[in-house]
Order: sequence, then structure tokens, then C-alpha cells
Amino acid sequence: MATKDINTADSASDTRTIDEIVDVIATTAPEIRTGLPGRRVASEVQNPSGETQMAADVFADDLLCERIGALDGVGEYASEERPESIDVGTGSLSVAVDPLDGSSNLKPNNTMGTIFAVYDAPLPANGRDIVAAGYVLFGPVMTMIIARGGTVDEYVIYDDATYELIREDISVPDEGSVYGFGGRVPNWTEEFEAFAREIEQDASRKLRYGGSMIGDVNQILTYGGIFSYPALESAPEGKLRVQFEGYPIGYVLETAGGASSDGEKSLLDVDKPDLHARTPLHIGNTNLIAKLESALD
Ligand SMILES: O=P(O)(O)OC[C@H]1O[C@](O)(COP(=O)(O)O)[C@@H](O)[C@@H]1O
Ligand SMILES: [Mg+2]
Ligand SMILES: [Mg+2]
Repeated sequence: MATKDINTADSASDTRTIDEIVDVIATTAPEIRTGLPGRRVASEVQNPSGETQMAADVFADDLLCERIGALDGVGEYASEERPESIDVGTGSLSVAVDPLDGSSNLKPNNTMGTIFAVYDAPLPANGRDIVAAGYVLFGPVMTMIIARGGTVDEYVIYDDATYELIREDISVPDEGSVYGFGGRVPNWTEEFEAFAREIEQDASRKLRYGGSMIGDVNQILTYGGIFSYPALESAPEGKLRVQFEGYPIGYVLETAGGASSDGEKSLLDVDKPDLHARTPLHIGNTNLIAKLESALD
């Protein structure tokens, strides 16, 4: 779990570019949301992870690629929906996006979101190269979480593409009260199942699981506790992707004073050279992640 200092932007021009990226993420969100009703259908195409893309995944990716790619300070753009990263200019920052996280929740009209990470290195980058990360949550209200400069803030995004800071310097509450674990239970490893059963026995916590990582993560940021998408017997690398999900969510949680892990170490220290590599993912209160790591040891 060993956490190190959180990396932050160190030049005025990078700071300005991060402002612009955040602005694109926020101002594009209402348009993505408005475009969803006609796009809750599967396309004919599989993404690089072998999952069938929804029309909405492609729509959101195209919008974000065009707008983030137009920023002077951005050099590379990559997303879960494209096989390779693309060169979009000469800027020094790279942006990796999960345009819609939890898009299988589109059909039943449940929570979903957009995740982004900004790296001051070429893609695929390392977790310690992140200089800002965050997400938009399409819930009953559109909210946006941004981790940068050592703090995590929350905004509300309005339909007219304006946004307002509502909570500053968020930290994961000490007394974690929720938990959620992904993957089919018969597919969990013996060690993870034993850990999950122990967590369930604690009367101070209740199950909250929505099937969209970003919604489940936001519950942890709000109430404290633990969320895992663990290694599975059939998928020892887990399901979630390092560059698009693991690093940004690890960065957000660690900036908020929580912890992240792949089962052994901080998500930010996962070292996998493939753009679409996967990782087991665990985030939450520091004491719970420490307990998890010793249970999986
Ligand atoms: O229903 P499953 O297969 O367990 O997967 C759920 C997980 O897969 C995801 O939907 C993967 O993300 P995408 O929707 O971006 O592919 C996570 O949000 C979620 O935690
Ligand atoms: Mg995702
Ligand atoms: Mg996605």
C-alpha cells in the first residue's frame, strides 16, 4: 500500500492546461448526458478490452477527443475505446479517458460517469506521472470530483454547462460505513472471499453496490468504507484498466487521504506497460486497505 507524495503540476503552463481540461470535461458533460437517450444500444464494435461498445461510449469518446485534443498544452489523447493513443499536438501533457464508466448501466438507467487522468509523460504512463485526475458522475445531479494540487474538490454541473464549487478539500470520512465488491462471488479467490465475509460481519457497514465503478467509488468518497473489483479466478488481472480507471481513481482516493491497492501495493505503483492493461482494484479507508492487503498476503 506504501503511499508516496502525490505528484502535482509544476509549471504555470501545465496548471493552465489542467484548468482547460477540467473546463472541457465539465462543459461537455451536459452534452454527453443530453446525447444519451438515443444511444442506449450496443454498437457492432468491440473495444480493445473485448467488450461491445455502446453507441454512447463512442459518442462521448468522439466529443472528448475532439475537444481535449484541441487544447494547446495536450500532446496525446487515449481512451478505453481506442486501440492506440493518438498524437493531438505538441503539448507536454497526456490525457487518458474512460468516456463512460459503467455504460452497461445505460439500459437500466443507473449511475454512470466519465473518468479522466492527466499525465506529464507519454502514454502509457506510470501512476506517479499523474498531475490531476477526476470524474463526472451522471446521477440525479451531475457532480464532478477533481483531484489536483494535493486537494480534492467537488462541483455541481448545471444543464447550461456552468459549474459551481460545492465542497473543498474533501477527505474520506474516518468511520467508513459502506462497502461494495464486484465480480461474481463464485469467481472470487478464497482469500478475497474470506476478507469480504469479515467485512460483512461488521455491523457498522452496509452493502452499497451499483455496478458502475465510478458510482461505487463516489459512495466511498462520501461515506468512507471500501470498494473492490478484485482479481477473479477466471481473471487474475481483474477487470478494470490501469490507465483509465486504476490510476485516476487511486490518485483521487490517495489525495483525499484514503488508500488504493492492487492487493499488494498502491495502485499508483502498478507497473504495466500495455495501454489497456488491467488490474485488481481496491480503494477506501487506509485501515481497511491495510487489512485487505494482509488478508491477500
Ligand atoms: O458487471 P461487471 O462485469 O462485474 O462489471 C462492472 C464493472 O465494469 C465497469 O462497468 C467497467 O467500466 P466500463 O463500463 O467503462 O467498461 C465498471 O464501471 C464496473 O465496476
Ligand atoms: Mg470503466
Ligand atoms: Mg467505459
